Order: sequence, then C-alpha cells, then structure tokens
Amino acid sequence: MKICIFGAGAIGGYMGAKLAQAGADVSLVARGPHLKAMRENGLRLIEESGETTVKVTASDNAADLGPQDYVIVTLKAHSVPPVVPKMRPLIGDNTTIVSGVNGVPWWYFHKIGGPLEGTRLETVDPGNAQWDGFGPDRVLGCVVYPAAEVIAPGVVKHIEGNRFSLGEPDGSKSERALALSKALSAAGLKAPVRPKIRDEIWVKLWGNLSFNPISALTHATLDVLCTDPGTREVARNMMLEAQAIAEKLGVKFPIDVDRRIQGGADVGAHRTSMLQDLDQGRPMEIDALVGSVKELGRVTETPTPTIDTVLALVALRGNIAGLYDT
Ligand SMILES: NC(=O)C1=CN([C@@H]2O[C@H](COP(=O)(O)OP(=O)(O)OC[C@H]3O[C@@H](n4cnc5c(N)ncnc54)[C@H](OP(=O)(O)O)[C@@H]3O)[C@@H](O)[C@H]2O)C=CC1
Ligand SMILES: CC(C)(CO)C(=O)C(=O)O
Repeated sequence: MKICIFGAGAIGGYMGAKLAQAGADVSLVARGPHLKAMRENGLRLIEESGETTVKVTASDNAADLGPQDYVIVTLKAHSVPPVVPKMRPLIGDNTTIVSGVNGVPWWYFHKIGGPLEGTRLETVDPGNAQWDGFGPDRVLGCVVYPAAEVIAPGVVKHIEGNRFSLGEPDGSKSERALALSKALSAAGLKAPVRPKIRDEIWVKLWGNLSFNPISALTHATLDVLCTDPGTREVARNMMLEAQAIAEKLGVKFPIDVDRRIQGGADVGAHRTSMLQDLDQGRPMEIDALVGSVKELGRVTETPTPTIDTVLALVALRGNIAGLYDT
C-alpha cells in the first residue's frame, strides 16, 4: 500500500514518522528547510517515550513519487486549494484522498443525502478547486486529534494524542477505510472507522470555532479563556449557534457545550494553533474554522450573530497582521 502525506509539517510529519518506523511504504511532500533537513538527516520525532530518527522518502515534487493508494492531506486548510494541480501526479484511478485538515471539510455535503446534497462551500473550497480537482468520490474523512509541532527543520515534537478518526462520507465501513485504519494501527496510531464522521467533526470544530479566534484576539491560553466568565460566555454562544446549524444538518452531539468547554479548560495553559500562527507570522485558518460555520449558517438559514461578530474581529486582526486576506 503506497501512502503519500502531502504537507508533512507537524501532523503529517508525526504520522509520516510513525508509518515509516513501522515499515510502511510512505512518502512525504514538504518544502523549504524542513524538506532539506529531512532529506539530509532523516525525520526526527520527539515523543514522551523518547526520540527516534527515521529515513524518509521526501520531495517537493509530486511527480517524483507517482500514483498512490492514499494521499493524506495535512496542509493548513487555506493551503490546499492552490496546490490541487500539483497533487495530480499522485492520483491514479483508485487513489483515496484523506482530508486531515481542521474545520468544515470541503466535501461536507457529499453523500449527505437530502436537499443540500452536493452543496459546495466557498470558504473552504474557493472556485470548487478540490471538488472539481479531486472529485468527492475519492474522499475519506478524517478528524485529527494529536497535537504536534515542527520545532526545528526536520524535527517534529509530538505533544499529545494519537487518534485519527476515519469515516466515509456515506458512513459505510468501506474496504479502503478499513485498510488504512489497519496500516495506521500497525504504526501505533488509533484510527477507528466511524459511521458518523460528521458528528465527530462538529465536536472538534466546536472548540476550534470558538477557542481559536478568542485566543487570537485576547492572547489567553485555553484554561483562562474557558473559565473567564466573559470569554466563556462568548465561546458558549458561538457553540450554541453552531449546534443549531449542525442539528439542522442531522448531527447528534454526544456531549453538551458546557462539557466541551470544560474539556478545553482541562487542556490547561495551551496556546491554540491560531494564536501560535498569529505569534509566528503564519497565515491563520480563519476561513476553515470560523468563516465556514458562518457560511453554513447562511446555507441552513440559521442566525449566527456571535460567530459573525467574532469573525469580523479576528478577520481584521489577521488582516492587520498581514496573515489573512478579508
Ligand atoms: N499541529 C497540531 O497540533 C494540529 C493541527 N491540526 C490541523 O492539521 C492541519 C495541518 O496542521 P499542521 O501540521 O500544524 O501544519 P504545518 O504548517 O505544520 O504543516 C503543513 C506543512 O505543509 C507545508 N506546505 C505548505 N504548502 C506546501 C506545498 N505547496 N508543498 C509542499 N509543502 C507545503 C508547510 O510548509 P511551510 O511551513 O513552508 O508553509 C508545512 O511544513 C491543519 O488543518 C491544522 O489545523 C489538527 C490538530 C492539531
Ligand atoms: C484549541 C484546540 C486545542 C482544540 O479545540 C485546538 O485544536 C487548536 O489549538 O487548534
């Protein structure tokens, strides 16, 4: 089974190192000094259990790697649409694309059934680049739970978690989902195949939608913003608006907003990825995490006043920092 990880930074590097250590036929697409370091010295993974360095096949040119059974996309959400043409050499007749990207996935309305079937989302797939470029039938959904960081070129630090939930848009336990699950499990990762991947997407999104922009606006860590009465209320209102949208789309939440906020507080003094991006001058994932939920509000005719307000503020914050185009 040939697996290519496109965008092998923190998450893709973690997954790639684990697969390579397990002897899987895995290749990585990366760029810049990180790629150079991986090619020259291997990929170093720092985990609680210790450090390992593994030799990897890595390139910035998909044509070097050829058609794959699976392409696991671990780019930041806004980086995907412009690189779809560059991924073409990786895609053969039976290639599965696994979307390991936070936020509302571009394929959300594929095989959902009902009147919204096939709806495209401009915030996450401008110009239908992925829908038309990959074709939604290739897609296997994925919710990424681990936290990791590239701490130096060629060096990935794993922080916590090892679960990558997988799920077909139609909920089936397909052969391709089960085979990838087996390969990831053999690499020491948890990769359950879920019948209702959209339910899981929303529980993760609840946090990213609210905690991430609030942290970017206030510079507060998760423990603080989830317990301060003012920001907790803002997060709660955003989450309730999102819940109303999701429930109209048939999602069932296994927990309530207060438990989800408590879960955020329990993570501790964590700086969310959006705050880290702002601090380090990297483009912010505002469209995928917040703008997309506003768009879903319009699609489902659900009011989103708190989400709209926070989006306006964080969009301007990102724009002034030169990290987001409004
Ligand atoms: N990191 C985390 O802890 C978590 C991340 N996620 C999600 O996972 C996704 C990936 O995040 P993360 O791993 O942190 O992101 P990273 O930025 O660490 O990884 C993406 C990598 O792709 C590279 N890249 C971008 N464009 C190209 C290109 N055209 N060709 C080759 N390489 C390219 C980037 O290089 P460059 O640096 O040069 O741009 C970077 O190394 C995001 O949606 C994120 O929200 C989810 C859970 C936790
Ligand atoms: C906030 C958190 C930990 C979960 O919602 C996260 O995923 C992020 O930092 O992007």
